[in-house]
Order: sequence, then structure tokens, then C-alpha cells
Amino acid sequence: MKISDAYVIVTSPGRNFVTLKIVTESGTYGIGDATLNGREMAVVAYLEEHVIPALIGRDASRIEDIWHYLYRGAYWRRGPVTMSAIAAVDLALWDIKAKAADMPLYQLLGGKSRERVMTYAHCTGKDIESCLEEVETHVGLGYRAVRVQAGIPGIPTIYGVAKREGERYEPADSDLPAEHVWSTEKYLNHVPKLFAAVRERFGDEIHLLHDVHHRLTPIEAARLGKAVEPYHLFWLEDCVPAENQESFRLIRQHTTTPLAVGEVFNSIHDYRELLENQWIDYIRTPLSHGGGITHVRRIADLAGLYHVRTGFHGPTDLSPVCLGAAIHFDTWVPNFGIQEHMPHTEETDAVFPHDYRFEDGHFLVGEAPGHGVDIDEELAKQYPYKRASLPVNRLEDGTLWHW
Ligand SMILES: O=C(O)[C@H](O)[C@@H](O)[C@H](O)[C@H](O)CO
Ligand SMILES: [Mg+2]
Repeated sequence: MKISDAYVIVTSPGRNFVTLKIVTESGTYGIGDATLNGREMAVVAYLEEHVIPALIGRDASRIEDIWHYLYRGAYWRRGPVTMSAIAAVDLALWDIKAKAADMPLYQLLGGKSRERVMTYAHCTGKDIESCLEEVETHVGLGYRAVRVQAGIPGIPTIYGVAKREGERYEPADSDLPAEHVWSTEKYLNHVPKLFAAVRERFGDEIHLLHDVHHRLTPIEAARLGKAVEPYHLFWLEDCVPAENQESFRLIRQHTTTPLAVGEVFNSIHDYRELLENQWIDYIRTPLSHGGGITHVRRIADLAGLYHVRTGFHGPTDLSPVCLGAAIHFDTWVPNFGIQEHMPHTEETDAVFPHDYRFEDGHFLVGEAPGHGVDIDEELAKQYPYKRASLPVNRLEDGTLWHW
């Protein structure tokens, strides 16, 4: 199973996606997602200049060896660009191996641990009332879990809420970074009211989640975790920037609100202290940023020792290739928790034909050999790359903050 060709496809059906295709001598091919939102072309260059030339002629069945060749062989370890590039190769190789075995990927991983994959939807509104309407709609669609984010009085733009009513939320929404304003005080005073309103209207059954998007200090995060305890959240996500894993000791000492972290992590080492000290409850690293299946399954296994479950990142800036592979992983992994679900646009779904299905708040894995997601290369050509950047955030006095 020699690799005879490999190339990168950049397409922008509504937003940018980077896809790696690896072809073997027999004609069997696999595809991997290499999209790193706002830094897409860095991964393209890494793949084209440093990875693809080293892949040609290698045995595609040696996934583990190729992983270590790319990881150790780079000398420069970890980092989102490197780990996204390695992930793309890894996902494509698992796709090839499963196709060669004539099996859906979840079978190769160890078979089904569950019949379907619970997802959570994004419910956002400019204020509490419009957010409640969103929850109503999504409960009607069958979701058992919703992420709730609302506009904050006195803050003009806020993470997770679309710019204009009726529009979809898209973070990378301008050529150069848009500038947002942030006030921790206003946010902390408002969020508990949002959760009180949601519980009052929808009762205790539905799972509620919330993303702080790295904006608090540890003691502020502890205050928020305590304040929302009566509304028993499924999780509070990224409550502080997590380079300093030790921050979570303080947060954990103060609150029983479950904590999720890791959408910007790319290595098992980013999690070690968090897991060993039992400071978190869910890991978020998506397959496409964490070195692929080969590496993320090791993180999931380590997490399992500490009762920590998976809750993979699944925004629209990860392509259907990443989502499709994640649904196979979620179907297999013993310590599954939940899967984020932000529906892709029709244009995106047309470029990436796939066999996973969404039904009643859950994903159902497909039975096609491989990870079940393909790319229509002709259609992809109709959507040229356009630079798009994530916003930056400033405090009201102009200080640059975490977005
Ligand atoms: O929980 C989430 O889904 C994330 O926080 C996203 O909304 C990120 O902001 C985005 O993926 C950045 O590229
Ligand atoms: Mg998040």
C-alpha cells in the first residue's frame, strides 16, 4: 500500500477549509481535515513543503510509524500548525486503512460502544428572551443538550452571538481581526440571570452548557462556577486561558460545576496535570488539531483513568471530514460524553459528501468503509480561498484581552 500521491485542497464554500488527500498505488485514497481557523495557509505550507515530500513512497498501512516520523522527525514538537498537519495525515491514513479492510472506521477502532452520539446545539440570542426562543426551537428539533450564550447589556459584540438577527454565527468574519470590547464585571453579573431564566422556562431535564471562551481569571471563574451551581450545568467551558494548568486547582476547590477544556490544546502534555489532579471533567481537543486518531485516543484513554469524558470541539470551522471521523470515534470511545454540533452550510455539505446522519439531537454513524466523508474536488474549485481572521478583544480601557 505505497503512497503514490498526496495533495492539499483549499476551498471556501462559505468559509475556508483545508483538506489533505492521500492516494495509494492501488487507487485507494483517504482524506484528512487540516483546517486551522484564521491560520489556514500556515498548515498548507507546512504540509506542502515539509510533509508531503516525505510521504511519497511510504507504506500507508504504517500509521503509527508515520505518526512518530512526523512528530519526532520534525524535531520541533507540538504546536497547532504541526499537530493539525500531522492530524490531516493521520485521518487520511485511518480512512485508507478502514477502506482497505472494507470496514467503517468505528469497527477498526474496536466497534460500537453506543447506538448514537448525543450532541449539543448552539443557542444564542442578543438578549435573554431571544436566547430562550432559540432553546425552544432546538428542544423542538430533538436536542437533549444546548449551549446557551446571550448578549450582555452594555457590551456591543459578544462571542457566540451572530452580528445580525437571523444570521449564523461565524467567528472568522473579517479580512483582518475585528476588535471587540469586553467587560468581565458586566458578564459576571449577567450570566447567572440567563441560566435562571432557562431553567425556569425549560425545567431540569435539558442539559445546559456554556462557553466562557478563556475570558476570566481563576478566582472570577470560581465565582461564576459557584453562581451557576443551582442551575446544574452539564459543563462550563474554557473558563480561563489554560496554559497554566495549575489555575484549575483554585477553580476546582470552589465549585462543583463540571469543567470542560482543551479546544485549543493539541497534545496529551497539555492535559497531564489537569487529568492527574482531577481538575476537569471533559476533554475538547478535536481530532484535526490534536494529531489525529492516533494521538487523541491516547488522551481519551488517559482521561478515562480519571473519570473524564470526551466532548469534542465541533464548530463549523472544522470540516465535515473532522466531524465524520469524530462521529466514528464517538461511537467507539468508551468514555464518551457529548459531541458539539454546529450545522455546516448546504454549500459546505455539498463539497464534502458524507454518510453520517443527524436525527433527534444525535448523530448516527454511517456504514461506508472508511470515515465516510469525501470531497467533490470539482465543486471545491468553485470556492476560492479568502483570508478571514478571528476577532481580538479589548477591555473597555483598550487593554488587549483574551478573545
Ligand atoms: O466552543 C466552540 O465551538 C469554540 O469556542 C468556537 O466557537 C471557537 O471560537 C472557534 O472554533 C474558533 O475558531
Ligand atoms: Mg469553545
